[in-house]
Amino acid sequence: MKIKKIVLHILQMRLKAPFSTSYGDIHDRELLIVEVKDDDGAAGFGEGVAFSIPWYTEETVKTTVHMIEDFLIPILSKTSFHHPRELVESFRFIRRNYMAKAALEGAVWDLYAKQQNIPLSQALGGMKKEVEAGVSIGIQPTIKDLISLIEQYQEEGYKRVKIKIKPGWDIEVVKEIRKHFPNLDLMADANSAYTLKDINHLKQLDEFQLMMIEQPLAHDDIVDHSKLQKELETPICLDESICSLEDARKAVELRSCKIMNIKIGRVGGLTEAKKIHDFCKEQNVPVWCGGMLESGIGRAHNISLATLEQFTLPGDISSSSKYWEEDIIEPEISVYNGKIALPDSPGIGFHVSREKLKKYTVETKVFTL
Ligand SMILES: O=C(O)CCC(=O)C1=CC=C[C@@H](O)[C@@H]1C(=O)O
Ligand SMILES: [Mg+2]
Repeated sequence: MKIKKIVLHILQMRLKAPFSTSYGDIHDRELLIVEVKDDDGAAGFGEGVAFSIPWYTEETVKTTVHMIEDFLIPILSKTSFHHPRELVESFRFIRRNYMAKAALEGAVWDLYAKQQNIPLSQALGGMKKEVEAGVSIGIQPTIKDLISLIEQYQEEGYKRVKIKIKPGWDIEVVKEIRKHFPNLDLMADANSAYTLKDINHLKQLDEFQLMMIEQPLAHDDIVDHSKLQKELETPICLDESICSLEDARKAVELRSCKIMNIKIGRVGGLTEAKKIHDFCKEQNVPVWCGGMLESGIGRAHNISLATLEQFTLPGDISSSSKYWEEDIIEPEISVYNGKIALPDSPGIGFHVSREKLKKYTVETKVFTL
């Protein structure tokens, strides 16, 4: 494959409503869209999913731009390759910086699928024609607000709800939700808000039949989660702790989780994400696709990945309208009866609107290779 030109589009988009987690509130989303072009003018798109502030992982939009501009593009310009899966090896000598690698690799995957004239899902080996959608709801001002949001999302067709928890917003909240929705597929994401000192506290969640508790302990821990899982009936799902296939292997070996959340950006791209998927399939560990408050471009990548067989649980893959007044892709992503249908056009399958991309762009960087 030959990449002729790379364009980094830095966007600023306002969320419809602030998204609150145990770390704090997000009102605006700074986004990085990576566009790669070949000799024939075909374009592939990827999305950098780092936030402006390094609260989820150590990366930020600025560090991803720096990595892509100063290290990854120079490597790409000197590398000859036939398939996007070869890029993992070329990028390997750069430590971590997974979201930067994933943004560029994702754009190359999209271009590759377009050159082959096949959907990205097919290029990845996915067979599903639709994927199950789930909704992630941030911390709300009151439990009443949360209950009415869950009602609203159920009316929109979502069948699985993830809530955010933290000390002071956990047991009572789950108890109240269960009173209103005894049979709801419900899970709770703690984003590392607890420590092993909270074992007895977290055990109280066991009576509420949660599908899982996501990342209760430190963002970089695998060992303490194994201790916690021994004490909890509720399955633990790891998110932040899994940045590579090696991390996944260690977590399964230590029984630190029973479920894994795979986020393309967190693990360095689609190639590594697929490897983790294949490993989990072998090990019988169910996986689901996490979200990062992406624009439609990132979500389209997530949808394609989630067509792989072991994605047996609904992901944090919701409609464009959950976060955005308008998305930058056409058509926008929509959920019908809890499912998103896969588009059948080549690549990510959605058209990127140049007009909308421009409308939200605050900076553009162009590189000719
Ligand atoms: O994109 C989505 O809808 C999922 C949003 C979501 O739950 C998360 C996004 C980013 C960081 C976290 O707050 C959280 C997660 O940890 O999964
Ligand atoms: Mg999470």
